[in-house]
Amino acid sequence: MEIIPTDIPAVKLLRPKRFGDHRGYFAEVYSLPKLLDGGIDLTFVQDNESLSAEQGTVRGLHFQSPPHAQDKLVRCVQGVLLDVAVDIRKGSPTFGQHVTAVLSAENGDQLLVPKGFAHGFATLAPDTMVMYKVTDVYAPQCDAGILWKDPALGIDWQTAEDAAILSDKDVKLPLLAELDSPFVYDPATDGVVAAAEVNA
Ligand SMILES: Cc1cn([C@H]2C[C@H](O)[C@@H](COP(=O)(O)OP(=O)(O)O[C@H]3O[C@@H](C)C(=O)[C@@H](O)[C@H]3O)O2)c(=O)[nH]c1=O
Repeated sequence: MEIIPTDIPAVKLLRPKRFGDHRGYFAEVYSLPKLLDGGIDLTFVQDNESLSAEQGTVRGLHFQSPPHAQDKLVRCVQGVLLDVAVDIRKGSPTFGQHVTAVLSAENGDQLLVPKGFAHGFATLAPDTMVMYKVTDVYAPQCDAGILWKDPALGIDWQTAEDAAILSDKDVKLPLLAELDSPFVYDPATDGVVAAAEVNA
C-alpha cells in the first residue's frame, strides 16, 4: 500500500499493491495494519456504495458536522470519477482550497478525506460505482454541504455545469462564504477540533 501525500497534507492518496497474473489481479484494498504503519489510525464503522447511471453526475459537496463528523476512504469499483476534497477547517493555511484525484476501477486509487473537509465527486463515465468507508454513522441531522459550483472554490469538475445531474438537495447548498464551518484547524495535529470544543 503506497500512501502518497497530496497538496493538502491531511488528504492522502492510497494506492493498494496489485498482484497481477494470468487470471487478473489480487489486491488488499483495506488493511488496518498497513494504514497504521502509514500513520493512519481510523476506525471505520460503515461502508457505503453508490451507483450513478449517467456520466456528469455530481454528488456533493457534503460533510457531517460534529458530533458525527466522518473521515472517508473513497474508491471507485466501476467506471471513473473525479473525487474532490475541500478544506473547510477554520484557520487552516489551506482553507477553501481543494484536492482532486481521478479514481477509477482501473487505477484502484483511493482518496482519504478527513474530518474538516467537504467531499464530492463527478462521474466521468456512465454506470460509475463508488464505495467508501466512513468513521461515523449516518446522522441526517448533521448532514451539511457547500454548493459544488461555488466560484470561490475554483474546482474544475471536468463536467459541463449546465448538463450536470444533481440531487434536489445539492442544487440548494450554500456557498462557502455563507457557511459557518463547525471545524477549527488544529496545527498540533494537522486535524480538527470541533467548534463546540473551542468555544467551551
Ligand atoms: C449518506 C447516506 C444516505 N442515506 C440515505 C439518505 C437518502 O434517502 C439517500 C440518498 O442520500 P444522499 O442524497 O445524501 O446521497 P449522496 O448524495 O450520494 O451522499 C453522499 O455523497 C458523497 C459525496 C459523500 O461524501 C457521502 O458522505 C454522502 O453525503 O440515502 C443513508 O441511509 N445513509 C447514509 O450514510
